[in-house]
Amino acid sequence: MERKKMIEVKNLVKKYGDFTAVKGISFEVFEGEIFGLLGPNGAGKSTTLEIIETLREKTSGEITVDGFNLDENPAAIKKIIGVQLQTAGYYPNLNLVELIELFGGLYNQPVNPKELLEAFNLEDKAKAKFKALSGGQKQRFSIATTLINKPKIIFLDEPTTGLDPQARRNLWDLIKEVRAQGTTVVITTHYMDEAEILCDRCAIVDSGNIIAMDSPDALIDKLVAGGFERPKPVKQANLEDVFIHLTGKELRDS
Ligand SMILES: Nc1ncnc2c1ncn2[C@@H]1O[C@H](COP(=O)(O)OP(=O)(O)OP(=O)(O)O)[C@@H](O)[C@H]1O
Repeated sequence: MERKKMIEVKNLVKKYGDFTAVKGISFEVFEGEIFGLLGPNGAGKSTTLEIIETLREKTSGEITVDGFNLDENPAAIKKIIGVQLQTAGYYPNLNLVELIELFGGLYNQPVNPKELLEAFNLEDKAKAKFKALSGGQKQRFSIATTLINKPKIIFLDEPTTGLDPQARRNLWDLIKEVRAQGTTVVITTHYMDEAEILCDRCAIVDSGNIIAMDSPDALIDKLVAGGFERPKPVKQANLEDVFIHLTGKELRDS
């Protein structure tokens, strides 16, 4: 069966003055997929996401989101996507319930703050202000807010940066849960273990070009088939396994 394309990017170019940050990239994201944009600092990942999110002007190229052309109907795209706000975007004097109600009002969507907070292990923080949350709680809350307008696609830009191993694993489960509810997820991350666990497919971006795109498994198999060998034999466990074994899987900040 033909999979539905939720995002289609064709020959996307973004110039900042004389500097070309995105050099004619093309990719597709299918419905229900977790799609990763991976690449070194400055590769052009955030620029690409922000253009698709209608937050940044492109220089050229064509983008379609759920059938809506970005140039012709950006308003329709805004309605069906969920974008993680930078933390500075939260009103400092409102508590989490009030913030969710505020967003619900802005989106003109009925929303049940208690249910949403429960789904993200934040029910105990309902009356807390955003600035009083731990790093993991802030990330969970910001992902929760992307769902308020019941989007078809959410965009997560480095959602687990700075989190401890327990909080990262918890967020992976939450992201998988969001996808299981039918939402398409586009994510950027610098953690390759995270991409390997979460992403159905990923594009590797380098200096504004896509240099590889496939499932993590296929990308690894291709490297191995080319004769790649790790310099050090792989052990049965790594230091993160030791950490989780010793400190447990429970979230520390809930
Ligand atoms: N507003 C801007 N004006 C000029 N140059 C910019 C602007 N925004 C981004 N750039 C440049 O464009 C390039 C791509 O930046 P972008 O933030 O998209 O990269 P990224 O892949 O998301 O990087 P990171 O992993 O560090 O977040 C970088 O060289 C950056 O310095």
